[in-house]
Amino acid sequence: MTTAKFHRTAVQVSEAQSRIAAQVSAGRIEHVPLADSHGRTLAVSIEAPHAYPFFRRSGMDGFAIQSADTAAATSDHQVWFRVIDEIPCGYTPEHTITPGTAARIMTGAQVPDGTDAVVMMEMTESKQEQGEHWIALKRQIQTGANITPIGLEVQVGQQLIEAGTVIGAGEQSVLATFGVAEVPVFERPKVAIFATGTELLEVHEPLQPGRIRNSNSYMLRSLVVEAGGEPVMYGAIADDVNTARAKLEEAIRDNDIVVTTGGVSVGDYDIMGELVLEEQMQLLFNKVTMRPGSVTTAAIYKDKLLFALSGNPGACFVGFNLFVRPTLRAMQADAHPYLEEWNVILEDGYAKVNNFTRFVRGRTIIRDGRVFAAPAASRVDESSVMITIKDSDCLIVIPPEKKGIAAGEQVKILKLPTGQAR
Ligand SMILES: Nc1nc2c(c(=O)[nH]1)N[C@H]1C(S)=C(S)[C@@H](COP(=O)(O)OP(=O)(O)OC[C@H]3O[C@@H](n4cnc5c(N)ncnc54)[C@H](O)[C@@H]3O)O[C@H]1N2
Ligand code: MOO
Ligand SMILES: [Mg+2]
Repeated sequence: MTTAKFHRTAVQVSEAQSRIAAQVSAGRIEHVPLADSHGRTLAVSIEAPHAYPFFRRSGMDGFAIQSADTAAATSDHQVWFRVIDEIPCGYTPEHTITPGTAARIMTGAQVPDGTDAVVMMEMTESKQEQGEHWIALKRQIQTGANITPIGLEVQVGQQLIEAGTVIGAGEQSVLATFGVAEVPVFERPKVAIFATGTELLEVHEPLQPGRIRNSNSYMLRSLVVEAGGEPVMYGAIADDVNTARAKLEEAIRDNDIVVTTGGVSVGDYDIMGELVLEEQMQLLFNKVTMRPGSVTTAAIYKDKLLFALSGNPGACFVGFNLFVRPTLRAMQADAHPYLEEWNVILEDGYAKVNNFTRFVRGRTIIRDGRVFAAPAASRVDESSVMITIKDSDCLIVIPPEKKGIAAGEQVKILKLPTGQAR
């Protein structure tokens, strides 16, 4: 055991974040079928290869006419048109419309040349005479009525979606509309997850005295998915530095980053804390002025990032959200990789203070159009508490200089993602 393990230099959260950011660059690009692109991050900006709509489109079921023909139409004076064509969706018109003629047309069909208006079915009267179809109108029709012009939504060459956008329903429609069948996206970073702790049992194992089940690996797995990463589970290892070194070797070889949980404090068996001090490691930090998660550690090993998060579930959760999540987002070129900051009103007073910034797991409440945040548990917000993670949708930021914060005061929160895979 080295003395360096005890004497750590604490850095501010923002400093720790910049040290990590300096090591991160956007990952490789791959092409995925459109149907598989939900939640992925677009890697190349997409421009419109054609205008949209691509042809003059009817907005109604009715008749395409020349509006000038209706100049004399009034409730007392019908104007008659001979119907010379019928245009369902998906067909191109066969005839040019001339004065006194009209074409039956359906919603979404291409408007024929020669016309400048579509009149709704319901506004017309219809008759058959000697095998010919005629319609009459009793009112004037404006030029352009019910015709969607070419390029109303999008002009050719216009930027449609910027690189770095996360693909959702709206983006899927755009990509489909413009024929992007294979979408260029950033590869999901492969994230190795392993837990350290001789006390850890597999989820299926029965409880034993002094032991607990490994919950952090599964929590981290979910967080990785949510951040757009691909989790790779390496299970749990006993508190042995040689085992940890071997596991790390394997994990770093086959993945883009490695996240571990446990063993980063100063206990006799805190092996990750020791491992990151070894010569082959480039330590970025091993103490941060925050709680929970003050022992959060990051290092570079073989050009890849290693995050050694605390074993305490609350600290592990906060450490991931402040440091690992932004890394995974930045690796997918997200322009806003950090958690969103909101200013809200504190629901219940928060009395506990200490010399580090505290990130209290909390939940937001919307009342009378205002946003409040309440600590997720009224009793404890200890680093070791697991049960409140599921009740949190934000981290309430309690600055160290404050002597507690009273209910009704403004506080900053960091909004947590809402749980679905991005
Ligand atoms: N003398 C000191 N003791 C401690 C300090 C300190 O500065 N000086 N820091 C405290 C703080 S703060 C924290 S946080 C913890 C950090 O502990 P470690 O990161 O070293 O984690 P472990 O010792 O391995 O475990 C802590 C706790 O978490 C449980 N655990 C571990 N892994 C998992 C898992 N995968 N799933 C669920 N729970 C897990 C473990 O059983 C322990 O109860 O240290 C303080 N001590
Ligand atoms: O690392 Mo600890 O979580 O500050 O309580
Ligand atoms: Mg420990």
